[in-house]
Amino acid sequence: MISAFITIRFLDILDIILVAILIYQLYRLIKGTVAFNIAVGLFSLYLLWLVVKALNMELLGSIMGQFIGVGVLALIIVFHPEIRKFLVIIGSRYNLNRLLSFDKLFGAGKEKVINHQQIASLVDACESMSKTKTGALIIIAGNSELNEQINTGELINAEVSSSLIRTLFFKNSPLHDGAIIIKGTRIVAAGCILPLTSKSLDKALGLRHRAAVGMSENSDALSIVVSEERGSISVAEKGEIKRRISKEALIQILEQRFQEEVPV
Ligand SMILES: Nc1ncnc2c1ncn2[C@@H]1O[C@H](COP(=O)(O)OP(=O)(O)OP(=O)(O)O)[C@@H](O)[C@H]1O
Repeated sequence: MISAFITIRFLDILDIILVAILIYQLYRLIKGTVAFNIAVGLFSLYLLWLVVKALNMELLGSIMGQFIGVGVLALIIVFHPEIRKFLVIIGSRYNLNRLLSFDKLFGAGKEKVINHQQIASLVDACESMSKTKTGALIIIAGNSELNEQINTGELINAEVSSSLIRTLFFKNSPLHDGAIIIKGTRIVAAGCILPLTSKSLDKALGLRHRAAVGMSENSDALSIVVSEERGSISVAEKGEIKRRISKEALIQILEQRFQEEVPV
């Protein structure tokens, strides 16, 4: 009888592991944001409600019950941006798009790739802008099309080249403000406005870095920032920023992520 009560099936363990992963991913997503404080507040309220119910405190219990009753709806409204980011992460971090071959299915083509020469041009531009302390924000699209952001800028549609990137970010260029967006081998647009992250970042980082992190939270794109103040190069991916990276590290990150795979 007792052994039947405590039987743990393989599926129960899997269930617990999946819930733990889900909670951990949610925690990573909202840590450092105001959403984290809201989540702690809501959780405390829920615990209080359980205590109130256990103590049979009718009046307080029913008032709190009204709030809890509309809880799911309230959660969706309050956490709308986080839910959106969470779904983007599920769709891109675990590469479901590639796994399920949606692209092939709908004929949208393969993942955007950049050849060795273009990665070299990109890195050369970043290195040169870093030396001259020219501020730059470069977005390299993954599977997401980024049409929303492209529409905020000027269409360019030119081959990636170091001189073009440096020209676009040259201080007197009319398009130097905002970001350039690269898809595969082409610079698609310049002067694009990106979503800003609401995460708490180092105080030394301003809007350019916030936009880089924001874009990487809202899509599977990779962002490169050259700081105008310090000349340092940073990369943001999946909402995390790696600061002050070397030229070699930048090449490695880009080649790992975007290098064309030799067909077998
Ligand atoms: N939402 C945005 N989308 C794209 N670019 C943006 C956005 N907001 C600001 N920028 C760019 O960032 C520039 C301002 O950078 P700011 O000095 O605030 O950033 P920073 O992170 O401190 O970078 P830096 O180290 O280069 O100074 C703007 O001139 C503009 O080009």
